[in-house]
Parts: sequence; C-alpha cells; structure tokens
Amino acid sequence: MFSHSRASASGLINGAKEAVALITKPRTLASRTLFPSRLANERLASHSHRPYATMNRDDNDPIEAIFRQKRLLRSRIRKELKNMDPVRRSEEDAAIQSIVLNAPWFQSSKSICAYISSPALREVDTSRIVSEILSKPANEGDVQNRKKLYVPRVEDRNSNMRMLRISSVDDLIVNSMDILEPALLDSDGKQHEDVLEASDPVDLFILPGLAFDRCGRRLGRGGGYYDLFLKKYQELTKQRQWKEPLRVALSYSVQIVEEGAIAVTSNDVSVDALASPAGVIPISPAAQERSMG
Ligand SMILES: Nc1nc2c(c(=O)[nH]1)N(C=O)[C@@H](CNc1ccc(C(=O)N[C@@H](CCC(=O)O)C(=O)O)cc1)CN2
Ligand SMILES: Nc1ncnc2c1ncn2[C@@H]1O[C@H](COP(=O)(O)OP(=O)(O)OP(=O)(O)O)[C@@H](O)[C@H]1O
Repeated sequence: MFSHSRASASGLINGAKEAVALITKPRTLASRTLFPSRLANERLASHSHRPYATMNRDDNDPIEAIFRQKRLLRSRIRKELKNMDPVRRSEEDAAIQSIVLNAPWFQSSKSICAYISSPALREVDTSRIVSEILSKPANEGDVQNRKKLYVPRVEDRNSNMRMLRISSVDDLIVNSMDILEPALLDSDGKQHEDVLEASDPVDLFILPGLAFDRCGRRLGRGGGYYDLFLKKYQELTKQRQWKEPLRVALSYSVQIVEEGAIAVTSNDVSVDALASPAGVIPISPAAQERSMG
C-alpha cells in the first residue's frame, strides 16, 4: 500500500443525438464551479427520494437517465466495496498484482500509465506494480527491462488531468482529493515529463474504476478525468500513427457487473481487458490477438 506520510516527506444506451451533443459540448464556467458539489450531489441523489417531477424528466431525457443509472450503480458498488472482507480484499490485491506482474503484455511494456491506488477509495492496490516499474530505472541497468511510468495529476475541476512521469514514489504528494499525485516539480526542480509530450508511445494503461462489465464498459467515479484523457491520447495516437496502448482495468470480483448494468455515453472509453483475481478477461480484438486470457 502507498503511504501518505512517506510521500509527503518525500449498456451503451443509444441516446438521442441531442443527448450526445449535451455531453460533448464544451464545459462552461458554470459547470466548472458546480463540479465540487457534483460528486457530492450524485451521492445525495442516489440516496434520496427524487421528486416526481425529476423522475419524469429522467424518463424523457436519455442523458439524465444514463447519469441516474450511473449514480445508482456507483452507490451499489461503493457499498459492496465497503462491505468487502479485508482479508479477501488483500488476497485479491495480491492475486491481481501477481497476474499483472507475470503477464507478458506487462513485462514487454516500455512505457506505462498507471494509477496510484487510494485505500480511502478502496481501489485495487497498485503499489507492487508501481514499485516493480520504478525498481528498474529507465536510464540505467538492463536495457530490456527499462520502463517509464506516468501517473495522474488532476489539473482542474473540469475533467482535465495530465499523466506525468515519475522516477520515484518520493515524487508524489497528497492532493486535495487525498490521492497521491506528482508534485509540479521533481526533486531537482525540473518539470515532470507529460505523456502527451513524450516522443514514444505508451504501451499499457492500467486503469482504475468502480465497475466493469465483460464487454469492456467501465464506470469511473464521475469526474470524467479518465474518459477525457483517454480521448486525448487516442487523438495523439492517430496523429502520430502509433499503435493504440492496451487499456487494462484492475477489478475486484465484486466490481464485475452483469452486462447492461453500465450505461454509457459516447464519451465513455472502453477497456481492452480486465485483470481480476480469477485471471485476465480479454475483451477487445487487440486483447484476443495478444492472447491475454
Ligand atoms: N487513484 C486514482 N487516481 C486518480 C483517479 C482515480 O480514480 N483513482 N482519477 C480518476 O478520475 C482522477 C481523480 N478523480 C477523482 C474523482 C473522484 C474522487 C472521489 O473522491 N470520489 C468519491 C466521491 C466524492 C463525493 O461524492 O463527493 C468516491 O468515489 O467515493 C477521487 C478522485 C485522477 N487520479
Ligand atoms: N471527453 C469528454 N469531454 C468532455 N467532457 C467529458 C468527456 N468525458 C466525460 N466528460 C464529462 O465528465 C462527466 C463525468 O462523466 P462520467 O460519469 O462518464 O465519468 P466517469 O467515467 O465516471 O469518470 P472517469 O472517466 O474519471 O473515470 C460528465 O459530465 C461527462 O459529460
């Protein structure tokens, strides 16, 4: 598990066209200022009785219906994660990380974007994966095993996040969301490299999320950070004619939900495979080609 003290010391709903336009339209200042309460409101909404008028609006507005379905599922999975037996949790953390660490698609990756797991959010632990990557410095040692690691840094409340390169967990500080992220400058006072400015492509994204299905749908925490970032990276990949990175989400067993339970919009980016305690579940053609299962 990552220690804060150490770091501080150191079912596609085919929505109507107008619905898609609604979610893809540029964010306004209003949506930015509303954001801090949006996550909290989602929680409240999912726990409270909604007035008749609101339910009616949901019925007529496909986007409202999707967001409502997402809120309900987030709330259900948060509860499941909260009730998970701690022994089982650590067994699953160990199993998932071993599966990733031993996988050929992990071992052959030279450049990886991964999340720094937060115990408070009850995310699948990534500390062993992160330590393994950082223990093989990119600038020295066995050339075959050199790997670069990029981790998220939240930029604003408008769904913008960057992926910055770190070379040590000492590069991390606790942010306002209580998640470890890279400080603006490294210990030499230099800026961390932004993955969108890197000269080489990323091979692998290790993704967090609240729920996943076996068709590759992913439900995040409602900030839209990953979806927006993944879209940006897909554009870069196209521009540079690079191969798309593999998107692998780490999932406890309780986070794998039945097909159709995850409502998605055109902004949601799907995953290629799930790494679960029972093994890797390959989903996309890219995952099948690489015999990930
Ligand atoms: N480890 C990790 N880092 C990450 C993400 C992530 O999901 N996991 N993010 C991916 O986007 C970004 C940060 N986004 C976040 C979005 C919501 C919450 C959060 O605390 N959500 C609470 C609900 C808060 C509320 O209701 O007010 C929760 O889910 O319980 C945290 C980070 C970037 N870094
Ligand atoms: N590519 C995008 N461009 C602009 N806004 C986006 C984009 N992707 C998502 N959003 C917005 O972010 C908000 C949250 O989206 P959603 O509920 O799908 O997030 P999530 O998948 O749970 O979160 P995350 O992607 O961080 O894991 C929505 O208001 C959505 O319109």
